[in-house]
Amino acid sequence: MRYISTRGKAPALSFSDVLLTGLAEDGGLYLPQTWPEFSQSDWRALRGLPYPELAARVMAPFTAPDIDFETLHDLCKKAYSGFSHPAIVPVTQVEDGLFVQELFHGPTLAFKDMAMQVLGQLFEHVLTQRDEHVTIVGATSGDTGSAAIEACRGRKRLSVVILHPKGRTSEVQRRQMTTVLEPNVTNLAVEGTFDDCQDLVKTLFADLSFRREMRLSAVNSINWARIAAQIPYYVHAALAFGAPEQEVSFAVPTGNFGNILAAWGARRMGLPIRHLCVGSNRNDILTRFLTANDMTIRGVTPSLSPSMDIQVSSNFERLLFELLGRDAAACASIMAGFRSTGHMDVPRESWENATALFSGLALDDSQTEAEIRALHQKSGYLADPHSAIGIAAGRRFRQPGTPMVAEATAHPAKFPDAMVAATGIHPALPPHMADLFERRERYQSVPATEDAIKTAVRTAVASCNAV
Ligand SMILES: Cc1ncc(COP(=O)(O)O)c(C=O)c1O
Ligand SMILES: N[C@@H](CCOP(=O)(O)O)C(=O)O
Repeated sequence: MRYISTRGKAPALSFSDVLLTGLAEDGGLYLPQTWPEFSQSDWRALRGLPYPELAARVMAPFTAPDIDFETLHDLCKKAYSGFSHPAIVPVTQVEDGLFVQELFHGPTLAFKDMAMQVLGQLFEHVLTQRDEHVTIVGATSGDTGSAAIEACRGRKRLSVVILHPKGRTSEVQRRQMTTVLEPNVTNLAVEGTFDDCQDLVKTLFADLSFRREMRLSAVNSINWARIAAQIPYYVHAALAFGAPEQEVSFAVPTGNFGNILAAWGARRMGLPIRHLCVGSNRNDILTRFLTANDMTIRGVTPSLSPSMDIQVSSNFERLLFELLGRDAAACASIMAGFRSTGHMDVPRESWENATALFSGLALDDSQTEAEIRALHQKSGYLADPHSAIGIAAGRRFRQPGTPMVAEATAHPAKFPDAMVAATGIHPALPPHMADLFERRERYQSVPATEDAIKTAVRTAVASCNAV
């Protein structure tokens, strides 16, 4: 499989090169040159497979020819060996026609582990083959950071530098990152928002000489491999409900648009997905886009679902490119306009095509809290604030005859304050994290400037090399 940039000015690359490159050199995001399509019998052949094998079979067309199926299957088996639930991604019913797929049974208790554990294995495999080292620079609003750190800690061929917005994650989320003391891990608490962190990461990638000198690589969902590894769980859920004969809809709490883009990818591969529902918090740019073609940045406001406190949703660019009929020049021009004005001018026809498949629902904090409480009272299900938003969106848009699967993206124990306020319940951390609040933390506070981050990255790489 070859990959092309959404902005059309970067070289086409193989899977392994896309994995190590992350963001395309023209600032665009990589997508498959042609989408693999599975036939009805291909989907049927996946029914009942153990999750690691299903994941490898779904991802194999994306990694070929660089990584053969047997190797990929081995890497997936290792990736999912540390998950605490035997089904990896169990599905439970919460109401008539409304189901929840839990994606938080990995080591850091959020859906990010689903892809990040695979990425850790893929990086190790490709870097060992090439005898290379890379520096991963990532931005997090709370969950990507710990998942990336967990997947990369102690790996000799990787240094990892994670930028989080200072004071804007939950304490559990921060401690999950800052208590990892391995020398190849650096945490930066940036005085700004997640959007500032993500923008700084992209600025570092745009400086091609710095990027090459530091051998920068990405683990955010700007890296195509993240999306590829998020497609299989949609397949798993759809097959459980009778795909390919039966259509299924999904509701996804959304921030950077990576998770729901993977669902779109599964549909593009032929999975019968009827409807995709975006759940937003008060940072509702995606819901405003879907309801009124209003993609205008209004600033990031802290909410009960901090991981979704995002206004610039990176992966929307991938959908935009597809909605524009893969017109890279048009995509580059719209993205340049968005960067300079804070408003994205999406052509009406593309917007209408998006709304034929996607719907959006936004919940403010009091609605989120009420959703957590009511759901718990009625069904006994304890959803974290992010998952609760997805469940509310699923309920709003479910249609008779089509199962609606809401993605539960984080364990409630990551957000104890919100859970206590909504239900009076303080969900316990699992045993491997029971002493999280006694562990020593290490992080640096930095201003949200390019110079400060570059200096921190240089120091991190130098100190890692010195070990
Ligand atoms: C718990 C949780 N839910 C939802 C999201 C939103 O996912 P995405 O950014 O892929 O849209 C995130 C962060 O990305 C998250 O950490
Ligand atoms: N919500 C994310 C933000 C980064 O998203 P990503 O999918 O691009 O890594 C987080 O928790 O960090």
